[in-house]
Amino acid sequence: MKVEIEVSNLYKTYGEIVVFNHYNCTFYSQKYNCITGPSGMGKTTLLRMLMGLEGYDRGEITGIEGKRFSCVFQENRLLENFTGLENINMVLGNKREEKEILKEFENVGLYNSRHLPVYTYSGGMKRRLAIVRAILADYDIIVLDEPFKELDEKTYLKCLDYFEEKTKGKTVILSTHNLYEMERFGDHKIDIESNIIQ
Ligand SMILES: Nc1ncnc2c1ncn2[C@@H]1O[C@H](COP(=O)(O)OP(=O)(O)OP(=O)(O)O)[C@@H](O)[C@H]1O
Repeated sequence: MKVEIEVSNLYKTYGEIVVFNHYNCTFYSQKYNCITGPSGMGKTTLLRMLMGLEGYDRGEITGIEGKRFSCVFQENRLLENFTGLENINMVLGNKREEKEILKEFENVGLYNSRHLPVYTYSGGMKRRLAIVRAILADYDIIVLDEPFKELDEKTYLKCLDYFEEKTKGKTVILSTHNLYEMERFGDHKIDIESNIIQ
């Protein structure tokens, strides 16, 4: 497997809290890299550091320079007063054809809601919109922080199929607590607890 990102000897604190202490891990190219571990251990912090959104105290992260990241954040980060379609168009500009975008809305069951403002969407609809937005963007690495929570069983399984179809062969970094997702998208599994040397 080809290495995409290497995290070495990472030390990260928030005030008195030591989140990472000499932490090491590797992310592989064109694979599903699945991050797991108990709540509050630092999964989101690690993802944010990989994307350059968060600094760290010491250590090194190589392989992120000049890469384009696309992301599904835990909190969706959608513009609530704009429609689903507008949310996508604002991020993509004119890079994708309308037909292609509408196909994606159909794929995730949002076609009939495409002209409704996002504040009228349910939690699960917002998640699906955030996933579509991330998938349609141009990226080298796609990062997803627990993207499938809040979905009902049927929608969940449909979304997993859709996600797999769209991301197979790409470099994917997925944070999840879900055992099924870990198995299905765990070409490489990273247990955030296992490599912390106190
Ligand atoms: N901006 C911040 N300021 C202070 N402390 C923070 C900040 N962000 C995260 N932390 C702390 O860092 C630790 C790791 O948080 P993080 O959100 O990365 O965990 P997580 O593994 O993603 O949790 P979850 O699975 O619940 O999303 C926690 O103790 C958290 O309180």
